[in-house]
Amino acid sequence: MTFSADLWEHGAAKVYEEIVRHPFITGLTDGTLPHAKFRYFVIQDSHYLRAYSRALALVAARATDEDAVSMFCRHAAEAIDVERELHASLLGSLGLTSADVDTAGSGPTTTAYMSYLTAVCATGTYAEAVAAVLPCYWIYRDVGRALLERSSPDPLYAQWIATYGSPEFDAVVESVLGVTNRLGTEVGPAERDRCLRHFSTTTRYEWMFWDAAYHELEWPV
Ligand SMILES: Cc1ncc(CO)c(N)n1
Ligand SMILES: Cc1ncsc1CCO
Repeated sequence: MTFSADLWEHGAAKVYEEIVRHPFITGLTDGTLPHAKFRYFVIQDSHYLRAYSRALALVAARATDEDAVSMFCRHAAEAIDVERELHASLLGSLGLTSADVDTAGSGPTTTAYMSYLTAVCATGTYAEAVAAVLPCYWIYRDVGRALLERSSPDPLYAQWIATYGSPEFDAVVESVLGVTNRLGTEVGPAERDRCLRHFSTTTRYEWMFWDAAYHELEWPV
C-alpha cells in the first residue's frame, strides 16, 4: 500500500464521510446554506490561507530535493494568490472588504488549526510537515470534485466549487501525493506514526473548520 493510501485509510476515510454529509457542504450544493455562514467561512479562509502559505514556505525550506523545494515555494505563492482572489471576487460579492476580514480577526478554530500547522511545519521533520499540510490539498480536491458533480444553484457557491474541483487543482494535489509516497519509503516506524497523527489531526481540523462556519463560532469570552 502507498504511504498516502495508508494515511487516508487510517487517518481520513471516516472523517471524510462526515465532511461530505456536513450541513455546510450539503447546503452549498442544494443552495440552502445562508450567505452569513458562507461569509464567515470566506473571512476565516482568508486568515487561514495567509498562515497556510507561510506553512508551505516552511515545508519548502525543509524539502531535500530541488523539485520539491520549487513546488512548495510555488504553492506558497499560489495560496497568497488564492487569498487575494477571494478578496477581489467572493468577498466583494458578499458585500465585504479586507477591512471586514481584519476586524473579524481569526476565530477559535482557525487559530487552533493555523497554530498546529505552523508548529508541525516549524518543528517537525520534512515528512511530518508534508503529512500535516496534505489534508488541506487532498480534502479540498475531493470535496471540490464531489461538489462539482452537483454544483450549486447559487452562483457564488458554484464559483467557489469550480476553484477546487478544477483539473489544475487536481494536478497540484497529484504532485503532492507523489512526494508523500516517495517519503513513505524513507521514514521509519516512529516517524510514520507521527505523520499519521498529524495527518489525522489536520483532517479533523478540516471538518471543524466547516463546522465552525456553520455555527459562526466566536470566541466564548
Ligand atoms: C480550511 C482550508 N483548508 C484547505 C484549503 C485549501 O487549501 C483552504 N482553502 N481552506
Ligand atoms: C493547497 C492550496 N490551496 C489553495 S492554494 C494551494 C496551493 C496550490 O495551488
